[in-house]
Amino acid sequence: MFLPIMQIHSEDIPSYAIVCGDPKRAELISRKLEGAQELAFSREYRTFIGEINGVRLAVVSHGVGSAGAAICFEELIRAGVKTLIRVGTAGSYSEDTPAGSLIVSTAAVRTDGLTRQLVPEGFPAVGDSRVVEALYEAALEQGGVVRKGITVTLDVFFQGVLEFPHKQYKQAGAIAVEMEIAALYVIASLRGVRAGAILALDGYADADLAAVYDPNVDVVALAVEREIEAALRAVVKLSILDG
Ligand SMILES: O=P(O)(O)O[C@H]1O[C@H](CO)[C@@H](O)[C@H]1O
Ligand SMILES: O=c1cc[nH]c(=O)[nH]1
Repeated sequence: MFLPIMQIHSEDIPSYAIVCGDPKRAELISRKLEGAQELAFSREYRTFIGEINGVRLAVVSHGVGSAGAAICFEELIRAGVKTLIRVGTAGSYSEDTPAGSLIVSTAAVRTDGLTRQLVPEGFPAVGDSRVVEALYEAALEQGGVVRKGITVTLDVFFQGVLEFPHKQYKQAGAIAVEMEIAALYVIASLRGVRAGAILALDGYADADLAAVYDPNVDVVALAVEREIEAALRAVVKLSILDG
């Protein structure tokens, strides 16, 4: 089957996939694979395949925002992907998790527009427990600050006249904010596949702390390296469990 938006053939796509927003990050991840091959670069969707410790996987960029990312998740699932792992960045809600920390998302708050058009309001966006645990274990092996918990998926990056909802979600226990995990978890549930997500924190999302925001620093680049390593190890762990 040919997937027309990502311009890939389902026969080429393995059952494990790592997804990330940035096409450059997809290339960075592909450099860690044995026999890496670029299959397509269509719109924001850049697709590589390769192997890690004998396990075949795809590495694909999904761009910024839930609507575009959903196309990537849906086409990968149509191509036969059964396990999706998002390797992203996020803004922190707590000084306990500064830039450079890693977060594993157990579930996502659905403040996005996309999932409202897919499922009813109260439907949860939850990560697969085996994928989440494999990611958390692999992230702990990388060292540094690692937390798991609820993340917020927002459509907005630059604020308008309305307040960001960060304060209320932080008070309710959320630990970070990004822009695609709710879409990933809802679509995985709808289509009967499993998904998890790991995030490198690139600064503080809270308005009070925003003055110090700068994602282009070494500590973030190093955290991205650690989350990539953790995600690849998680794929290997899951493939062993899957037999
Ligand atoms: O680093 P990525 O994976 O793109 O993730 C985060 O970064 C982008 C915003 O800068 C959004 O896509 C957000 O979810
Ligand atoms: O969506 C995002 C991604 C990274 N950092 C943020 O503050 N927000």
